[in-house]
Amino acid sequence: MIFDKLKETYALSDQGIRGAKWGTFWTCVTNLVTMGGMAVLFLAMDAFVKHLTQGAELPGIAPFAIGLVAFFALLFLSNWQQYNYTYNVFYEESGRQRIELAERLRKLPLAFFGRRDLADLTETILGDVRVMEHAYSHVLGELFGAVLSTAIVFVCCLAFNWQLALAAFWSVPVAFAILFATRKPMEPVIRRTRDAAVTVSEGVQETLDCVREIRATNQETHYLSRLNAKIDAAERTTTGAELANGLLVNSSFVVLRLGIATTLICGASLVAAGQVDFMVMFAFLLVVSRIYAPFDQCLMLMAELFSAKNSARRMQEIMHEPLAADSTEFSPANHDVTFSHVAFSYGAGTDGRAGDAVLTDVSFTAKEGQVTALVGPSGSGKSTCARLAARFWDATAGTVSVGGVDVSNVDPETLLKDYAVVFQDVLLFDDTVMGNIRLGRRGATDAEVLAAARAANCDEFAHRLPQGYDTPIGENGSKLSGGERQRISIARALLKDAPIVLLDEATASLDVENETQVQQALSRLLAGKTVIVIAHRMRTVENADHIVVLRDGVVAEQGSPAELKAADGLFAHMVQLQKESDAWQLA
Ligand SMILES: Nc1ncnc2c1ncn2[C@@H]1O[C@H](COP(=O)(O)OP(=O)(O)OP(=O)(O)O)[C@@H](O)[C@H]1O
Repeated sequence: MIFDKLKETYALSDQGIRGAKWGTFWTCVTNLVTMGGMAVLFLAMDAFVKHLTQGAELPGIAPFAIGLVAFFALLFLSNWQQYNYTYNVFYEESGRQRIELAERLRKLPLAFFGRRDLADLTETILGDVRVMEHAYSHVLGELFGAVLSTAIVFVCCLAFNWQLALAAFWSVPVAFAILFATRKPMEPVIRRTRDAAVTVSEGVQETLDCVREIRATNQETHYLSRLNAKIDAAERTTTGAELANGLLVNSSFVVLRLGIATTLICGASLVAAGQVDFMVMFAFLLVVSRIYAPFDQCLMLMAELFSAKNSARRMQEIMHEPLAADSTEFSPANHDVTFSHVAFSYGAGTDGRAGDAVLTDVSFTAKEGQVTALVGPSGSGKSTCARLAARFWDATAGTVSVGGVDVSNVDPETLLKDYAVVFQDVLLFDDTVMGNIRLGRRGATDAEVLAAARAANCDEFAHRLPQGYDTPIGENGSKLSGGERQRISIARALLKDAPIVLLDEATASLDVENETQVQQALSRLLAGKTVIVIAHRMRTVENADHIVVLRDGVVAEQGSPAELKAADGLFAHMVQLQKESDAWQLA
């Protein structure tokens, strides 16, 4: 059935396809009612001509008045319903699709985002859904309704006079055939236009993300000229595509309107041959003046319907991306985090090349009630281990388990209920200080949020803000310093009070005074928990219970700080280097 095919091709829901059916029905009714108006006009003209030519009596005004009132009432009703089914239903449909996409993206493993280009995903969620929304609301119902009503009128006209019917309607299928025949050659053009839009989005995103670095290195002119070149290329591609589309659409318009000329020529010769009455030809001219109008918008937006098909395919790719069948049951015996022969690579990038192994064979246990520090040279895989512990990514080989439960079988949302995470790159929302801390535990009372804030030493800066804790902090906390942002993140973790804590050098952006205070807050947060801390400064790990030293993705050594110092290996060397760099000063 045609609607089943539509449902599949355009990724429509049951409500969407119901809207398409009713939209088709009411568009058809609207077109027929409009034709009915033409019939009233024709009957009035017919009576008037008969009165003038044959002296026939003019009929009373009442039937025409009733006909006109009925026409307007029906037209209002059908237009109302058509609007509801072709616009409102589809606006709801695209709203639903956006939410479903967002939900799906939330559940997809991070590996998916590693594979896909972010600007491309943004374009699918925003651009593709917008294209589909416009095509559904402006073309689907209109097109099918117009085809149906035209078919009905055509059958009626055939019964009236088959030669004139053919002369009036031949141009409809030919106009559409022209557009359909060019669909395939137009596909690469549509694809190029979208690719150009994605390239511009990427460029704008990169420029905005790096605006500070660009200014600091005086690269504005260079970056802006690169961005301008991308925008110019996109403009050229889009103009070319619009031109090609315009040519095709206008050719179809011309062919469609040729039907008027053929009706006139055919009608005039039939009238001259005495085979039809002049009024019959007049009736057909009235029909052709109206019958093409519903197709105008369809032809103009047909290209959108073609590109909506590609948009729907891209959306379906995301919707069909497999989700792991993970358990939402998570009751580990304890909160020891164990890495057992873990290997990991970030996988194929957007360029399709397989990623290099970042971890090759990592085994250690971060025990409950202890602080386990991960140390090692830059790029040795410390942050990667933390990400695997919280299942932001899944290990390529080996297992990461919590209390004996393999985390790769646990639903990430369920798992993360047991984790508090403070990473270096703190992510804040464009909300108040209070709102950002409350993210740690939705439903926490104001008193609980304020207690966590105080413990993380947020009081000191919050009271300087114009509205205190209720001050909006801008996009990603742009109105705050690095240390202030980090304290909010620590307050969040304190509020969450989860049994496993991951800290990525959490006090790195703090000055000495604040660092001491935050260290105290952290001591409260960490008591009795499983703590994994990624440390860049050796001072941070002096009091750790266990140290895991990573080098090139393998565990080079592990043990207590005293054991490792005594072993005089990589850790002892790093401690020595740090001491030397601490002693270094400007000459
Ligand atoms: N998202 C990613 N995609 C691809 N490669 C990545 C990604 N994140 C990190 N890497 C690579 O993995 C390796 C280990 O990175 P990781 O961040 O775990 O190291 P690290 O020890 O924490 O380094 P640092 O001390 O500098 O923060 C690096 O070579 C890095 O380039």
